[in-house]
Amino acid sequence: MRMLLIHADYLEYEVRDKALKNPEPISDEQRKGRLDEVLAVFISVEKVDEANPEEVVGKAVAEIEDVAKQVKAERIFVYPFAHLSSELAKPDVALEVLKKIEEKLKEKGYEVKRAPFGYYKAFKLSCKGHPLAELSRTIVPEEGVSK
Ligand SMILES: C[C@@H](O)[C@H](N)C(=O)N[C@H]1[C@@H](O)[C@H](n2cnc3c(N)ncnc32)O[C@@H]1CO
Repeated sequence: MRMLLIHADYLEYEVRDKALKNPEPISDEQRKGRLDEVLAVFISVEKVDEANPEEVVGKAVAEIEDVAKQVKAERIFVYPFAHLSSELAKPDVALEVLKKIEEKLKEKGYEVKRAPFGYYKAFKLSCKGHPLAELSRTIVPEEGVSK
């Protein structure tokens, strides 16, 4: 999994066309979204993650929470982003991983939005520009460790 983490004044998106034949079904209210004072996390779920999705979810949540605490962000935007890797996981695995990350961050008390999966989206992002405002993380399951 590859993550780009941007501490931002705001992130807003608007759904445009389908980018997959079967994108995630969404309500009208999910066609647009915005969070202010947010840690935006752009995530590419990778093929290697298919070996142990639960493990990479746990590691991703830990990394995201670590950065959120450092930048004092209480809101997190989970944003599916297929452009951080050339070895993407299958869409059904990727969507489940992203939903689990959203769920676990909410359980930890963060205000969380997740941008819709499987669409082209217009977005606006206002990066704060401080030294920790732009970070990236790479997460992989342990080699051959089967639970
Ligand atoms: C396109 C661009 O504007 C938009 N931002 C976009 O990337 N759309 C992606 C993700 O929402 C999702 N998607 C599919 N596979 C994956 C994956 N392995 N990891 C993350 N997202 C995925 O499916 C879309 C097409 O790849």
